[in-house]
Amino acid sequence: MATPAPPQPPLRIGTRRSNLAMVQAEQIRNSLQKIAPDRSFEIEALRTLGDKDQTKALYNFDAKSLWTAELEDMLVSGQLDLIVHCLKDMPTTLPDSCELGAIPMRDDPRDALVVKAGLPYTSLQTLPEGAVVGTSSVRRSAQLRRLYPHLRFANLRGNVETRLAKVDSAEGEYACMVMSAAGLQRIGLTHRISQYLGSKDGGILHAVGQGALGLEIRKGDVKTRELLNQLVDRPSTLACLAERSLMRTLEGGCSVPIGVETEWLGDSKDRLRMRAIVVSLDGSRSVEDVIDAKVQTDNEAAEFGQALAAKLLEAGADAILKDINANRPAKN
Ligand SMILES: NCc1[nH]cc(CCC(=O)O)c1CC(=O)O
Repeated sequence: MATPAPPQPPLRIGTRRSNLAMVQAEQIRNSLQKIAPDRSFEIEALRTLGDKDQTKALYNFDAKSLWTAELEDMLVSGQLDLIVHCLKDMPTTLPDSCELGAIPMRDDPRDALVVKAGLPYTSLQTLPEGAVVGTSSVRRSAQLRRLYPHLRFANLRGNVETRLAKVDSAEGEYACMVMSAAGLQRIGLTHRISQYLGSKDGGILHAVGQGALGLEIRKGDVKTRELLNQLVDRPSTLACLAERSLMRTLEGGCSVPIGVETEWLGDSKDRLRMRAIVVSLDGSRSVEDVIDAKVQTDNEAAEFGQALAAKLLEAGADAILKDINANRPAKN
């Protein structure tokens, strides 16, 4: 009689300690459990630096490690085997000892408008003169300032539930807020979305990687990578790799207003179109361009992103980015 294989240790999944992060980690755990029914999985939720400090504006943090550094330390030391991130919170360059193990099927990448409970407005266009839009994202406020000069903008930080409570509060100054559609949908708040803000509908270009999850593993952890391979969605992966390559080439980081939109074209959906914008902080200057090409491999996706970045730089994104970096407040 063959001796049974020794039981495998549980696969340990790390994530941030927010409702959204937990929902995302549980979704990945459930998918992995179907793929590997005999394996056990554990979720470890960690409070990260970015969750603890809700007062500083986002650009005052060292953007590279805000959400990810502590979890990555645990990954490298073997306390975790996998980190479930929002891809858009992952720096475009990962630590040497970590790698992007998979990008699963992306959810709705668009931004969405949520109006204060009880107010009758259903779109940015119909908000009254001077109405305050809550967002701490310069990408969102800068693009929206250009399109809707009648609106005002104010910082709004915190996790999804906190932001929503601040907007709905009777004493609050906000008439509405802008958040990612995917984030709202994942925690059951789709009914609060008044308007989807894709660029074809009077909206804006979304963040690089928005709506997608990034599954991070230890570099060279072949077993976990093989398991995750079954969660990979190739069209989402190629589009997100192209977006991340654009951002890496522009050296944007999450604090610079870079917006993108990607779309698969043609009967066989093998041509990628990517539109991107770089905006000055006040929205007064911007550079926007679009390219399309056949994209089938990770390398082609990276080159595609670089090509669009080069076009933007040539058209003046360089000067805008320099200005933003020069005017950045000192870290404290
Ligand atoms: N910047 C924080 C953040 N990171 C990921 C999401 C939502 C999930 C996603 O868009 O992938 C959010 C909230 C938001 O920006 O509205």
